Amino acid sequence: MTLPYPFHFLRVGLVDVLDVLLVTLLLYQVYKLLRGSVALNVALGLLSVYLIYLIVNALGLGLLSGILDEFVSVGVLASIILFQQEIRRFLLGLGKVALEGGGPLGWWRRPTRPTAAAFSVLPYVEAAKSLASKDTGALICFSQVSDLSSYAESGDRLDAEASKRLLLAIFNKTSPLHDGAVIVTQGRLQAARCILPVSQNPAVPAALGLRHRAALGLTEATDAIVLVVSEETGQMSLVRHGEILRGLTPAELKTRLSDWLGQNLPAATRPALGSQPAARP
Ligand SMILES: Nc1ncnc2c1ncn2[C@@H]1O[C@H](COP(=O)(O)OP(=O)(O)OP(=O)(O)O)[C@@H](O)[C@H]1O
Repeated sequence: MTLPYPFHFLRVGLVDVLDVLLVTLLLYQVYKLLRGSVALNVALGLLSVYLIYLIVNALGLGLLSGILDEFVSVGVLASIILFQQEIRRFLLGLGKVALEGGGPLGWWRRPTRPTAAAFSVLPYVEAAKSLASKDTGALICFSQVSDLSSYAESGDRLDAEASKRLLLAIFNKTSPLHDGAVIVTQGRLQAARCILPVSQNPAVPAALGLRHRAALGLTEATDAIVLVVSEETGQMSLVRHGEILRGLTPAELKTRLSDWLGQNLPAATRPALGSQPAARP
């Protein structure tokens, strides 16, 4: 079916309009995934090469076209290797849509079931407040839908009930467990001393060291929420989706953490992940 007003020589059909809309949507989602990372520059580089290839092809420049053809044909494989993390996040988002209506394509559906267990954030907030007042660093990761067990396995298994005292004991500078991250699953301390992937995002301020980069890195690869206490400044921060909210007060920390874990709203009205903007690093 075609529209009544064709654009000169172009016959534009409803299917074409739908096609363009879907491609625009796809490109926007890809942009959202890559925004703020080196991968965006790489993607733009690849896109430029592809556009040049199309132009060269149209002009019939045989030799150059042949060279670029070789480049483009290995481009798909190269992209999969280069964009491993982003593809992972994209598929994770699609999986969330299928499971609960959340994720990057899930704005048309509300989550129908809660993903986070209803546990109290108080021990974490109280411990963070106390650690911050003593300039003691901490890194606490709350798992959501993504499976963090591979990261938990890099540390020491705990499977303990969360309490302020236990968290203070773990992150005490003299504790053999203080180095690395604690992973929390369903409100229980699953493991301590865990090693997280470090963010390679060039936009991360140089003032942020490895602890904060590790928090950003984990949230770039998964949907985990990470609480960071800076040893250097005593600042408390929350991180998710590769974005960080720094310098939170205990009250702000409690509200944000509860919100992000989906605990402040009834299950049927909980926001989908990503619906609340967080500051860029
Ligand atoms: N990849 C990682 N995974 C888990 N924890 C890490 C990782 N890298 C660093 N850390 C933790 O961060 C600590 C080092 O923090 P560093 O001082 O470099 O970071 P920072 O972001 O400047 O934090 P702070 O503001 O607390 O000083 C390490 O002792 C370790 O406990």
